[in-house]
Amino acid sequence: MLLLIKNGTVINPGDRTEVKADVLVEDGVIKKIAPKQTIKADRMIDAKNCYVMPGFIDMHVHLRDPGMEHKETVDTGVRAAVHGGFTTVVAMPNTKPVVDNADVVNYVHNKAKNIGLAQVLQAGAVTKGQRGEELSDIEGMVEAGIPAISEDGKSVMDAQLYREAMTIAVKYDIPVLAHCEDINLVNGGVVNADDVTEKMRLKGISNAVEDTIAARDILLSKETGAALHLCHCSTKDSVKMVEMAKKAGIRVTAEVCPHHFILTSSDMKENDANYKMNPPLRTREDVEALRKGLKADIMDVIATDHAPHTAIEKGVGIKKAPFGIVGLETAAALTMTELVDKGWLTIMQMAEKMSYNPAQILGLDKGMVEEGKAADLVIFDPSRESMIDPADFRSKGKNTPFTGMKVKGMVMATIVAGKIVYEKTEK
Ligand SMILES: NC(=O)N[C@@H](CC(=O)O)C(=O)O
Ligand SMILES: [Zn+2]
Ligand SMILES: [Zn+2]
Repeated sequence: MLLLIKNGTVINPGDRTEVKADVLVEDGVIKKIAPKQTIKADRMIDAKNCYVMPGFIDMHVHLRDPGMEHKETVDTGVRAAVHGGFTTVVAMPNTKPVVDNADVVNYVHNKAKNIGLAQVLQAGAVTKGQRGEELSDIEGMVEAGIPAISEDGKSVMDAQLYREAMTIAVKYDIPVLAHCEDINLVNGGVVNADDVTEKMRLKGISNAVEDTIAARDILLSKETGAALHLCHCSTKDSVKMVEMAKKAGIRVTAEVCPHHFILTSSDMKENDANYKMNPPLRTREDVEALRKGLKADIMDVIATDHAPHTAIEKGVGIKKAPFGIVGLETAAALTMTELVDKGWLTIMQMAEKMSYNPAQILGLDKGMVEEGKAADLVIFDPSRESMIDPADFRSKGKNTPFTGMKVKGMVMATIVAGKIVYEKTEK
C-alpha cells in the first residue's frame, strides 16, 4: 500500500527542519521525503497550504473505560483522539476498577488494538485502588506495557510511599506523572481562590494547593533520580519551580493544558460547570506565566487532560458537578489560535510540545517525520477557520467552556501507521 502526501510543508521536530516536500508512505512506514514525487500511489492526499506534522501525542487523557462507559469508552475516546489529530494517547488510571494491575492494563490495550485507530498507552496507578495506602503491582504493569505510573485524579499524600514508588520507577526507567494537589489544603474548594470567585460565593482552591506538592515532588525526584513529569500545571510558581529544578539538573518536565493557558476565573459563566476543572482556572498573572513558560521551553508539553462527563453530571451547578472538561478535539486549534497565531510559539514548538517532547518523555520512537519511521502523521491546515461546536465531537463528553469560540487551524487528516484513520469530509 502506497500513500503519497503531496504539496505540504513538512515539520520535523526530530531535526527541527521545515521543508516543502511530498511524503511517500509504504506499508505504514515513511519511505521518502522529497519535493515533486511523481510515483503512482494507491492513495494521494493533497496537503496544499497544510503542515505535515508528526501525529500529536496526548500524554494525559481520561477514557473512563472500564467502569464509567456512560462518560466515554476506549472506542469513543480514540475516535475523538484521531478527530483531534492525536495518534497516541496516554490513558490515566482513575477508572472503575482502578488500573492497578496487569489485567486492567491488558483489557484497555486489547480493546484499543482491536479498534485500531489511535494507539492507547495505559498508565498504571501508583497505589492499589488509588487509596494511597499500599503500592500497586507496578512490576506486573510494567511487564504489561505501561509507559508510566500516575495517581492522576489525586496526589499520593504519603511522601514516603511516593518516594518508594519513585525508586521503582527509576528501576524500570519509566516516568512518574504527577497530579499535584494537597487534598487537605483544598478544604472543600471548587474554583480558584480569588476576588472573582469570592463574589460568586464559591469556596476557593489556592495556588499553594498545587505548589506545595509540586515542590515536594521535585525534591523527591532530586533524591531518587526519578523522571518526574508535572501534570496540568496551572500556577506561576509551578513554572518558576520547574525552571529552578531544570537549572539544578533535576529530571523534571511539565505540561500545560489549553484551558489553563487561555482562560481565567473571570471568564467563568455564572454557575456553569463547564468551567470547573482541577486544577481550576486561575488568574491573568498565572496565564501569562504559563504562556511565557511555554515560549521559553520551560514547560515541555501541551496535554489536554481530556476529562469527559455527561451533561446530566455537569448540569447540577458548579458546587456539586464533577471536575473536568474535554479537550481532545479542541487542543490543536486552540494552540494554533492562542499561541502560534499570536506569536507565543513557532509551529516547530507546537510540534515539539504536542508530539516530540511527549514521545521523548515516554521513551517512544515517535514524534518525528523522518524516512524509516512509522507514519504517524497529522495534516494540519493552520489558517482554516471554524467555530467550536460540541455537536461535532466524537467524544461522548460535550463538556467544554469553548463552545462558540472562533478558532483557526483544522485537522484535515490523521494517519496512524500509514493508515488514514480520520479525514475531513468537505462541507
Ligand atoms: N482534571 C479534572 O478536572 N478531572 C480529572 C482528574 C484529574 O485530571 O485530576 C477527571 O478524571 O475527571
Ligand atoms: Zn489530575
Ligand atoms: Zn487528569
